[in-house]
Amino acid sequence: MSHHLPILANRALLGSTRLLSVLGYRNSIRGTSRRFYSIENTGITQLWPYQASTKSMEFFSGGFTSKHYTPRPGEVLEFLHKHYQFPRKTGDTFLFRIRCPSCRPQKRGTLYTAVINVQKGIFQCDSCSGKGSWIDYVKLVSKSDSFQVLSTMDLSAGNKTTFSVSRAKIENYPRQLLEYPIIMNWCKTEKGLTFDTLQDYWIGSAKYNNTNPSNNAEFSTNKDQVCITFPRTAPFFLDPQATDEPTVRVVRVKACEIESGELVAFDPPTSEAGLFGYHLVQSDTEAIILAGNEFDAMAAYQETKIPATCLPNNTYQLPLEILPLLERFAKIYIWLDDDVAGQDAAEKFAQKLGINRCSIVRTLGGDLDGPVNASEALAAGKDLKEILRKARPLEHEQIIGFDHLKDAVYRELVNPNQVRGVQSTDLPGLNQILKGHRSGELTVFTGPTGIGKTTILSQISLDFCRSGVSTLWGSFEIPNVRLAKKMLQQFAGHELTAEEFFQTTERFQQLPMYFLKFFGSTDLTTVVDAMNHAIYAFDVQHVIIDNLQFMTADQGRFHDRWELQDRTVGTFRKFATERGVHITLVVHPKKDDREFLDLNSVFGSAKITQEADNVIIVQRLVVDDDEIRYLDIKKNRYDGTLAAIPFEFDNESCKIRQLTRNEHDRRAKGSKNKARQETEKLPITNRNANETISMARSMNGNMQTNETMDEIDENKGDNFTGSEMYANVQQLMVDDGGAGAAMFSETRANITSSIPPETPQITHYQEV
Ligand SMILES: Nc1ncnc2c1ncn2[C@@H]1O[C@H](COP(=O)(O)OP(=O)(O)OP(=O)(O)O)[C@@H](O)[C@H]1O
Repeated sequence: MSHHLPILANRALLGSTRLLSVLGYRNSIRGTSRRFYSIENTGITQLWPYQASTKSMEFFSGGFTSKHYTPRPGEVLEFLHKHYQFPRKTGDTFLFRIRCPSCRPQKRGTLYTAVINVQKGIFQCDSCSGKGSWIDYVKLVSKSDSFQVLSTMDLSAGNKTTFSVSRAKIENYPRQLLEYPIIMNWCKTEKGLTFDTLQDYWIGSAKYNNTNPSNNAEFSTNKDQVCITFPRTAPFFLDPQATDEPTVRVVRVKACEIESGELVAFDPPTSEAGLFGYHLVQSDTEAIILAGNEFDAMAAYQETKIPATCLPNNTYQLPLEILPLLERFAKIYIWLDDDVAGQDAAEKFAQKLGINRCSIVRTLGGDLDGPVNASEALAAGKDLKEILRKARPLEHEQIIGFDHLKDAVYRELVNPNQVRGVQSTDLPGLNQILKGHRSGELTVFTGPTGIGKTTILSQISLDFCRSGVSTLWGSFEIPNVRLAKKMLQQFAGHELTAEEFFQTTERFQQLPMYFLKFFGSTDLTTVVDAMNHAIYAFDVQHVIIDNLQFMTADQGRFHDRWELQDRTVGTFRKFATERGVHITLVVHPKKDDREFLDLNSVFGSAKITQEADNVIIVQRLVVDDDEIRYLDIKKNRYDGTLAAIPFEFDNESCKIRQLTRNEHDRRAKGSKNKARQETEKLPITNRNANETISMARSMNGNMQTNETMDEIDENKGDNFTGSEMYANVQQLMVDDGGAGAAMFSETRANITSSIPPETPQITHYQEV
């Protein structure tokens, strides 16, 4: 039986009045209720996974795996060993005997009844005839169903899952486009897109409110803006019994305001399993292009005539719910931006979709500069067919050809800014010191109890997440609900009222932010399995573990606690490198009487700070009744710049704000004057004096002021007055150019020596 999807926007049918009629578009609307049924043996089984079987349950619980997916080299054996499965060799290099993950509990006597292919991960049991994919095996052995990862949607209440307006209105959007010739002209002149292409993709126009979570600017939520609309479509089955061919209909609309290019809204806000341009796929379509955004997809389609779709959200994420729609294609061209982030994402997606059927398109094709994506290439008059023809498959991880390596090194050389990573919006000082948030790194974050580690990390992670960094929180100390509440307050900029809640969560839930359900002491293997799952399912790029002590509490006896922590850090280090994610690990400090902490204050052995790429310490400088807090970057493997960022806390938004140099100096001086006036006669004991000196030493880090310290010790004797004490510390700072500047002395030297000549010299992190 031959089945196919009708091409709804068929040009021959539409003729000259095509936009007004959009016949197919109307034809696709056959009802409002959604029903799923088995379509096995219909020839489109691969297309539509909603089957009334256990598979469909797997699908809905977020466990869908492409049959094209193959584990990374070495992944299977590593997993088997990690889970104590003790695989046994067979005569075949790639086949190992294992205990069946499903029938073993029932049949105790029959061990090693199954075989597993360590290249593909597929397994089969001789005893129960059970078989499955690699992901099935992982789930059965690691019981991964028990670690559900919560998303921002799960933590928000009252999600809208239906369109904000009637379906009839949604269907009318393409007609409304005619009322805004300005949009059509813009697409033609700015993007080089023809009217036919817009029509083929059912491009429309409508008014929407801005719900973009990435938009940091204050925006009006009441003012409707005219937007261009990009529908996401999916196959739809009306009646399981009917012999009707399935049709395609709109399941979600993305609306953008064209002038600023900012995303405006998704309708409905919750994710739906649909793809832009999916209605262009016919039953005999073998290949599809997966582009970065709608304009790239339309440009690629217009020039190559191959159906092209794009990533469903505004982030480098390929959600599981859309994988089934891509299952049927023998060939997938992944055509993302030809820059560091785009090519990293393309390689990860190829892995997820199955490397054997994916080819990666490189728009630059080795050129120094030029268009980086399909849309830019079209505007620049490039031959898109030729660019597509040069697409190459992802090479095997362990046998990378020099060509590939050369391209990657070259890309990094000519784009140093891209290698720096994602920039922070809230804390520009972080960009100046650490240069950016990069994948594959391990950051250790520490500070005294209650100083605000979780609060600051919540803000920083939210900041990067708003820039599209998919984030996974493992909060082992405070419950997810409390963390999400704090995050919502930071997101909104103030504590929410009940009335504001729904409007804010509508935007908040569009963020790629996920939370592990674990709490308190949790086995490392279980956590790593969950992290692996989150990377596969949500393309997670940043994992935060808060904190190491809570996660490993009560595991291991007293003497091997440190060993356990070392092993945990070693595992996270390896994980970050191998899986290309950034891990931020919160570690409590040792009991330390000193006011200022340094690398030696981090709990555990030196291995923790050795393994880390970055070490950040939240410091508190107490001066009389005032205090200044700092984010003190004590290690930076990227370029060695070390410095501290003074900040103040805003109760209203629950966020920190970086102090400017003047603000910092004023506060420090204010305290100094106050100290002079109020504590002139106050005796300070030796202990305090030594503490303060050691604080100043640790502030100086490199101990170049030893002599000065000795002088202070010698000259001042046993009793200092408060003001003298303060003045001495201040003197150390003033020597280096102003209050607090001693702390940055090391920084300045490093910055000047490490910044490449073409980069503007930064003499102080606050001066930019
Ligand atoms: N810079 C700050 N100034 C004043 N209060 C703050 C600051 N940062 C956070 N807080 C508040 O202090 C409390 C504790 O913060 P938080 O839980 O983030 O600290 P922590 O260092 O993670 O704690 P712990 O050591 O217990 O893990 C919270 O109520 C938070 O709102």
